[in-house]
Amino acid sequence: MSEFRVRSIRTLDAAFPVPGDKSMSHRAAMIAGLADGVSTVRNFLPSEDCLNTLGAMRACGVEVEVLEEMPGFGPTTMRIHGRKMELAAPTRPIDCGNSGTGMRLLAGLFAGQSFETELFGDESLSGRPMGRITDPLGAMGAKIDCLGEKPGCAPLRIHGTKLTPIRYELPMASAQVKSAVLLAGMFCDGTTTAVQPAETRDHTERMLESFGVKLSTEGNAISIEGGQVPQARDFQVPGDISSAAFWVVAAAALPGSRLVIKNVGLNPTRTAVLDVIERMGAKITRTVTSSEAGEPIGDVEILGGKLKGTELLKAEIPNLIDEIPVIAVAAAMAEGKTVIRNAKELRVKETDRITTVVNNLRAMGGQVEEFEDGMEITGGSPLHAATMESHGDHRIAMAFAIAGLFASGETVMRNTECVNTSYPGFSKQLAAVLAESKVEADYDLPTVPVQP
Ligand SMILES: O=C(O)C1=C[C@@H](OP(=O)(O)O)[C@@H](O)[C@H](O)C1
Ligand SMILES: C=C(OP(=O)(O)O)C(=O)O
Repeated sequence: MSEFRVRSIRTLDAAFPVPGDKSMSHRAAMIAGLADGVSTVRNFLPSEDCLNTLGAMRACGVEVEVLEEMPGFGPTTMRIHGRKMELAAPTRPIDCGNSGTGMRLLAGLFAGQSFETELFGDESLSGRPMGRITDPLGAMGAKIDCLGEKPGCAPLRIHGTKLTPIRYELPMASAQVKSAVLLAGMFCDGTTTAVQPAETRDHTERMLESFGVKLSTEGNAISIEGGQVPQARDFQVPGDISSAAFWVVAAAALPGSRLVIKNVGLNPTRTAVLDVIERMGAKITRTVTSSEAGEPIGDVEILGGKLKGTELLKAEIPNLIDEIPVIAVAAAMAEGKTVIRNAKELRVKETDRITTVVNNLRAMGGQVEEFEDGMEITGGSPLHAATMESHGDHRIAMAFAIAGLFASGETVMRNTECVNTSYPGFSKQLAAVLAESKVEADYDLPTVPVQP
């Protein structure tokens, strides 16, 4: 079992990129796999979640030629030979690992096939609610059995069939549910509409459009006409803003720090974390340098400062849902109160992220009150080191490794293999940050240069 050992640093002065965006890499594997022609995808995220989705597409006959790899992890540049919407029946159940995105989007894609598919995942994924996708896909005519011990949970047996289009009002703001409905809609005759109660990340829409698929948007209603075939194209996946967020907080909370994250995705449905950290007092500059597959890419510079508490807005929550654990860590470093409400979705992520964040913050001396839909953090008092469990949740492991950079003593985060589900190379980067900074460490750290 691997662990992180972290000590406080005074400042962070670094410039590096983060690996490719997880949400976009899942969609790249699926949409390029469905397309007519060969797509070259660069900077694909070789994390376990995305490799499982790529494996699912391969299991359906999609040929993948690997051109470049991240050593020790997996492919980053590849040529994906699309099957022009004609997937082959997989010969065995498909492993989605730890990934809610993988399982829910693939369920949308498989619902309209002429064959049966079984999707399974690890213990965490087998406890997450799947009714949110079996409801709309069922309304479209798909028969999906939830075979898990827990009602409404994976494994999923999907009896693919010819689907009927629907207009579906999502009961929660979820890009995964929206995407599952839209992907299923590609295999219907007629118009399928997903209506979201609030704006969520729009990578599915942007990527489909960049592959030549027409969608229409009216307010929060997104519609797709079935029968369209995505046209293959080459593109680069931007760096993942959710991975960048860990370093953004590290620099923001340490006055005198300067950090530049290069080539990161700056899609406005994903950047609320920057708005919040800016509101808390860090100076942040975003420079859009290019766009790829309809997604803005650029550099972000963060100058650290004395942070102050803030209130997260209801509309911001879906935009920064995965960053809340590390925002909570920033809040513990900020003078005054930070209020996080309307975030009940956190309870059905890889762990119950309200309880795991509250417990870990308290273990480090943070003052925090737990609510059913969030928490209130009273920051500003010093954090001390603690030995903590990730509970197999990548965001918890990384958020509290960052907290260790601010705490007195040596923080130990246990069970950290899970970081590979979204951020291959995080531990190397953490070691590099510790080695390159003015670290008050009295132990040896591996000397790994900060990536240029
Ligand atoms: O569509 C996506 O790629 C994702 C959507 C979000 O989940 P929900 O749709 O459940 O909010 C997010 O938490 C997840 O990490 C990735
Ligand atoms: C919740 C997450 O992912 P998923 O839902 O795909 O497991 C995450 O990456 O924080």
